[in-house]
Amino acid sequence: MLDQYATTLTFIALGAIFAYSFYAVLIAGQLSLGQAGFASLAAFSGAYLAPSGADVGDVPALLIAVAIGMSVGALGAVVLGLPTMHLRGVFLAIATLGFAEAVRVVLLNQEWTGGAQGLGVSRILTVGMAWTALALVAYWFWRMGRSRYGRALEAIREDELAARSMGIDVGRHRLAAFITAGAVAGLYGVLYAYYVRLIAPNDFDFVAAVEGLVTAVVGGSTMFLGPLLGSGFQTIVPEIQRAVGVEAGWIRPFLASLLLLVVILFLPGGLASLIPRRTRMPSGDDDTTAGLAGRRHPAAGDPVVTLAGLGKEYGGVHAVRGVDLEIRAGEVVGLIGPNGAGKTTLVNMISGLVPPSSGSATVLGTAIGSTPVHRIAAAGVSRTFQHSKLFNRLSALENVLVGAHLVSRPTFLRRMIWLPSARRDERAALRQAARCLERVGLSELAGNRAESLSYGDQRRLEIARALASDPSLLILDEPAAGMNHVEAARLSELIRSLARDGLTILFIEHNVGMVLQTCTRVVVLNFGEVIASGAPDQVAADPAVIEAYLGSAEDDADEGPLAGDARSGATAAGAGDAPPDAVANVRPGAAGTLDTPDTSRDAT
Ligand SMILES: Nc1ncnc2c1ncn2[C@@H]1O[C@H](COP(=O)(O)OP(=O)(O)OP(=O)(O)O)[C@@H](O)[C@H]1O
Repeated sequence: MLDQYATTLTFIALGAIFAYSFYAVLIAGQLSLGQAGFASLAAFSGAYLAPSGADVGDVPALLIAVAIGMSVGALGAVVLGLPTMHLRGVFLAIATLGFAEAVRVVLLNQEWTGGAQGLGVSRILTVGMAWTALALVAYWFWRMGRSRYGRALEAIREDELAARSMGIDVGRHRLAAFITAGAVAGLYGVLYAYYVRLIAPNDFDFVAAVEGLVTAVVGGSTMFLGPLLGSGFQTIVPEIQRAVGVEAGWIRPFLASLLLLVVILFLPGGLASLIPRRTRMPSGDDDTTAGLAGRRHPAAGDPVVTLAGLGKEYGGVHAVRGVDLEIRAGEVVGLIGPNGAGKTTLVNMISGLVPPSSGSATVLGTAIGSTPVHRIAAAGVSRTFQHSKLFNRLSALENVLVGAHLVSRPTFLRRMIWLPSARRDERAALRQAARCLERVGLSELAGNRAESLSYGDQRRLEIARALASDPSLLILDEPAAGMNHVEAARLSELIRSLARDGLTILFIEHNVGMVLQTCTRVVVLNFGEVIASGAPDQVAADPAVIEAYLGSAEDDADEGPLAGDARSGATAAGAGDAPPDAVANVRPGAAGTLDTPDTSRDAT
């Protein structure tokens, strides 16, 4: 019975292994078609260089060929990956397809490959061997999935910029994923060669590459079972066709294309996304931080941010100019200013996202400019974004786990051999994530996908994710945007409680009342320049600030919300907990205008 289906089963296994080579990079959001080239190089070099079965025995011959093939595939990925890893989306697909085609043409014109006639290889692979190899590959990706490395790859797929800000070295992770893809494609190439008896360079052409990609996409790139499901579907369709007596050759590609369309339109996570992902909050009240990497924070009063003449110019537009600013440990600094004043550009420079055009800046002892974002994050800077940058398809808990990347330890290799220490470290990271979720009041929603949360909850989730790295400096870009008065008041209390724990906080906010109530110091930017800096009540009464907001100091100062809030006494940090309604939710607009509270416009 099994013999009857041996060929089908072997091709399901081979197809799944090839699909895993695509899955290896899709999981990190990379679209590559170069795997056909790696498989081809591996198949020919393995079959050509390995000793024959007659000399060393069938299984050793196959194992030597596999070792050669996987090494060649991985090496090919390094050679191709180093110059192409900065490419994204379709550009990477085109570059890697070019490589695969170049390999095919070169091999087609070599004597030792047999050219278009192909190279004869003895059949050694059995269905059992094929499924053993598939089981090992699937095991690799299964154990990788929940590891720190696997989560980092998923984070890169979901939002590369946010992943960088969590301290993930995106370039290194993408290259590692690409090398894995090369090795797995190499494995496929050799196994294929030792099964089909005759390999030709055209077996690894564009169509083969697209089939591998389609199998992986249909199966799904969000769960390790995806390639297996995809390959099962792709291989079984023609069998069913044969069983019902329909011989038309177009049915399989037609159904595959149709399914691809359906998957892309209605099931972006592929067939595997139909299987629910479980994320469990850690049980027990163990509150220790054992298993997490320790952080050293600056002592209260030490300089955290030092900016000297910092400026940023965009083609003649001075977004920020000549900013001198020092932020010391323990301060809660509010950065306010009218729309377009340069606030986001300034915090983007501080967090390393945007290089300055002039001046210098040191953040937690790290000079910014050419330092990559993940290194600045590693120095202790964590942030949220003006427009939420969550990992949408991951659960709330998984989002915060990625946030704990910098303080958790690598677990992948230890997970492979089930070392108890890997489990201990994972539990520590989970506890850290659970604590941060609890701190922002989102424990109940831990298992919900980030994209399914309400706007206010998404902003709080971003804060929890930023807290998970145990930062020394927390930067919040409009954290109260989209929140109602009650939520904004709770957020204000959360920020003050974080400051009481010694965290230094820099936050941009249009809700001026909340800023005045929350901060120890307020810095006001206008047209890229600092026009005021000082205690909240001082700044609120500063004529230059009132003019920047209202357009006319004389006309509006008495009525102005800045002055009003400041004078009402519910303004300075620590001035007492005003009831939620006392938090003025005013938004400064362009000079001379004052927007009424508007929560919808920030939701974009
Ligand atoms: N990438 C960019 N390219 C060109 N100009 C930019 C870029 N980013 C910002 N600017 C310009 O720099 C100025 C400051 O923008 P920025 O977003 O920093 O202001 P902001 O104070 O954060 O504004 P808002 O409160 O509306 O978010 C604006 O004139 C903006 O158009």
